[in-house]
Amino acid sequence: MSPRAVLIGPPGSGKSTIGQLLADRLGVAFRDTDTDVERTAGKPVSDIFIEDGEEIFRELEADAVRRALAEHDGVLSLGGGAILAEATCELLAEHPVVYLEVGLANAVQRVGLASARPLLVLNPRSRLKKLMDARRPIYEKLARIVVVTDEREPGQIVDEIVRGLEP
Ligand SMILES: Nc1ncnc2c1ncn2[C@@H]1O[C@H](COP(=O)(O)OP(=O)(O)O)[C@@H](O)[C@H]1O
Ligand SMILES: O=C(O)C1=C[C@@H](OP(=O)(O)O)[C@@H](O)[C@H](O)C1
Ligand SMILES: [Mg+2]
Repeated sequence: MSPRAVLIGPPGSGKSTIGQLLADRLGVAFRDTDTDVERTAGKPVSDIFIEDGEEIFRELEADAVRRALAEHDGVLSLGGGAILAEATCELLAEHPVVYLEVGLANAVQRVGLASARPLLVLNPRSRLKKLMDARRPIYEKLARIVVVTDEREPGQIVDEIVRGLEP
């Protein structure tokens, strides 16, 4: 069993939103590793960061990704930092990884609209820029398909992913 697509990219690139829409379009199940981690920990991601720290979150996340890659055959969206774990990068090499690319301005706007992200509570613009600059080479290396999301509607993005996944 293996996911039909694994979505990666920075916070605000649309992994959770586009992942669900892509799964609906393909008629398969959707899974998000942040939700898996929250279920395992019994609390929201933001509480895990505050009460247990980022390191524990990353351990739970790496475990959630490993399990989901082995068990799930629909669309899988990762948290933006999941690719920081070397073991996760090795596993992802065997999967159809889709990188949702987003520029800083759109990402800032989008995370401002969504629920709290503990890494971006203070100075979201500057922290997001640092995080995006540091991770971009990893996202690019892992990607089999790259989709630009700036100024594009979710439906268009899903169309492009579906075309990219065709054999
Ligand atoms: N292509 C898009 N255009 C406009 N808003 C978007 C787009 N993709 C996602 N969003 C919005 O941006 C916010 C963050 O999206 P989300 O899917 O949670 O991103 P991620 O999981 O990558 O952090 C949500 O409010 C979502 O509705
Ligand atoms: O980029 C990151 O390090 C994180 C991204 C979040 O997921 P999204 O990318 O879905 O926002 C979530 O996993 C956590 O807040 C850490
Ligand atoms: Mg998400």
